[in-house]
Amino acid sequence: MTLETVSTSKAHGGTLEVYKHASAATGTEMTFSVFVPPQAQVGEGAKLPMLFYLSGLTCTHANVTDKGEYRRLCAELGLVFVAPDTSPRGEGVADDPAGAYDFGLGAGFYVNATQAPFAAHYRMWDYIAQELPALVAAHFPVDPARMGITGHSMGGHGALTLGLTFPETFKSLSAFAPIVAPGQVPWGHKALGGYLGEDKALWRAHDATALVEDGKRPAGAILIDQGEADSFLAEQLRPHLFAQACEKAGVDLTLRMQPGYDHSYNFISTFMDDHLRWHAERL
Ligand SMILES: N[C@@H](CCC(=O)N[C@@H](CSC=O)C(=O)NCC(=O)O)C(=O)O
Repeated sequence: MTLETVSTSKAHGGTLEVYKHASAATGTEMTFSVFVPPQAQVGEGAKLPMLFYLSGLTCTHANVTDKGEYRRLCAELGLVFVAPDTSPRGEGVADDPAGAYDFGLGAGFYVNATQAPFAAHYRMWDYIAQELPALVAAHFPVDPARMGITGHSMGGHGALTLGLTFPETFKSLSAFAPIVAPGQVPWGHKALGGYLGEDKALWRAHDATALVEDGKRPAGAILIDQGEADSFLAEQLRPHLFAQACEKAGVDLTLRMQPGYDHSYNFISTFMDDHLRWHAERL
C-alpha cells in the first residue's frame, strides 16, 4: 500500500499530514489527514492510541482538520487523529442524480452499496472497518489494539454502526449529533434505500438503534453530545430513540443535551476536548 504525501506541516510539536492512496475497497483514490503527536518521536517503534473521526454530509477530510480544534489536546494526550473522506470521488463515481447534498458524493453513509450504479465504488464500510485501520497501522506509529472511533452527524452514524459491529477493532466510541436511527428519518430513508435497496430488513445492519435492539454491543461505554438548538435534531437525529434502545438493552450511554448549540463545527470544537479525553482514557 503506497501513500502519496499531499502535505505535511508541524503543529503543536507533532505533524499534520495529508495523504492520498489507491483504495482497494472503493477502487478510487482516497484522501485522509492524520495528526501524529510529538510522542511518536520519543522512541523507535512508538505505538500510540489512535482515533478515527468520521465526517458528515458534504464534508471531506478537510472540514474537521480545519475547524475541529483537536491538535493541541491530541499532542498533550499522545493521541493520533485520522480523518478520512466521506465518499469515493473521481471519474466514474456516481452521484445523486439531482446533485443533492445528502446522497452520492460527500454522502457515502459508511455502507457497502449493493445498488447500481453505486455498488461499483461506494464501499465506505469496508474502507473504514478494514482497509484504513490496516493502512494506518502499517504506516504510522499506531497500536492497532488501541483504536477508537467518533464522528459527526452522518459520521456519527458511521461511528456508532461500525463501533457496535466491530468492537474488537474500535475499542472506544463516541459521537457528535449523530443520525442514530436512519431507518426512521428522511436522510436515512434516502441513503439506505438508494445504496442498499428497499428491503428494510437489510437496513438494520446500518442503523445504530436497530443494531442495539438486535443484540450488538460496543466495546465499552458510549458518549454522545447533541446540541439542543440543532436544526436537524427533531427530524433527522432523534437521539432519544437510541437512548431508549440503550436503556432497554443495558448499554452504557451518556447522552449530553447541550443547550444553545447548533449542528456546526462551533458545537463540535466546543466539545472536542471531552471526546478526546473520553477516548484517551479508554485506549
Ligand atoms: N448543506 C446542507 C447541510 C450540510 C451540513 O450541515 N453538513 C454538516 C453535516 S450534516 C450531517 O451529516 C457538516 O458537517 N457540514 C460541513 C461544515 O463544515 O460545516 C444544507 O445546506 O442544509
